[in-house]
Amino acid sequence: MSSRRGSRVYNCVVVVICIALFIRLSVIFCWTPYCKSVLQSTLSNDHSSNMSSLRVVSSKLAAQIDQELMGPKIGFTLQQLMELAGLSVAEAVQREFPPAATRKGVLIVAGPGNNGGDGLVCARHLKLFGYDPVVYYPKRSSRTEFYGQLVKQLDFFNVPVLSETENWTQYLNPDRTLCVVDAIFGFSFKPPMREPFAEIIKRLHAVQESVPIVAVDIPTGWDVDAGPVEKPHLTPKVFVSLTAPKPCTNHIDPAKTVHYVGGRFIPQEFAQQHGFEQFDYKGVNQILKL
Ligand SMILES: NC(=O)C1=CN([C@@H]2O[C@H](COP(=O)(O)OP(=O)(O)OC[C@H]3O[C@@H](n4cnc5c(N)ncnc54)[C@H](O)[C@@H]3O)[C@@H](O)[C@H]2O)[C@H](O)CC1
Ligand SMILES: [K+]
Repeated sequence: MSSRRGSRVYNCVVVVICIALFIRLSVIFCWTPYCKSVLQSTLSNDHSSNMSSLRVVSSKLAAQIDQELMGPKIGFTLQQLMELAGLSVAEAVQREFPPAATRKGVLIVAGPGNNGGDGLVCARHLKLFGYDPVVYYPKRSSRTEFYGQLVKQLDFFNVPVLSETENWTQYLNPDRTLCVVDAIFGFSFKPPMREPFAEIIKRLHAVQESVPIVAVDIPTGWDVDAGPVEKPHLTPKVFVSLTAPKPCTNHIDPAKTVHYVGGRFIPQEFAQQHGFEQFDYKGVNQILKL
């Protein structure tokens, strides 16, 4: 009797040991790689994430890159980067909407920050490329004297710069305007959209099928990470990511939007160190179609 009970206890102990062994092995072989991959993806999301073959940089990394580029070690100035950014957007306009003898108007809508500054620079280059650009600049920042200097340069090139109360909507006419450059807000936009920009976006949204939009860095009203968060939201025909595409570019529909990267101011080694794609720009081109 007692030997039968002993063997039952023995069997129970063996079964418990087997179950414990099974659990331990499944943790080692199944869960550890899973946990590792989750950890890795969390870490990489913090810096750059690999979406299909295109690498996008998070807003956090984009800000860090900007700081480094304009920091004491590298020594770029904002003005230099803006000049190259504006030039690359002008090149994208030229590639997608070449000026015709009868139609060479481009409306540039500029916001109060650096995205707006890119637009002011772009307008000057478009004039040199043979377009008739007009800038609508409703809220002018006095943050630095530089924006004022960009406006003076546009005066010098005979490019009209309209203020808030002037009639800008007359340029939303496909018979005279090839495209609208959206240089209102870039990666520092925080919803909700305030006036007068909410009304401007409504007007641009209403005509975007007939007067295509070229978005500078981020379409206005899109969140740099989450994409289109505002309603209505702009769907640009041309999207020019500066330095590197941000996560919102995963919301691009390739059937509706042509995507370029521009702002060619990064050496290959720098891109490699920060783990994002080393874009293979050709020759003297300032943009690369993705
Ligand atoms: N290295 C690069 O990639 C470079 C990018 N550049 C461009 O700079 C912008 C980012 O510029 P920043 O000045 O930081 O911000 P924004 O222009 O996006 O906007 C700031 C501006 O907007 C106002 N604002 C924010 N949210 C709202 C809102 N909901 N309603 C109304 N107004 C709003 C805010 O108060 C500020 O006045 C980047 O995207 C690139 O395009 C540079 O050219 C340098 C190189
Ligand atoms: K924009």
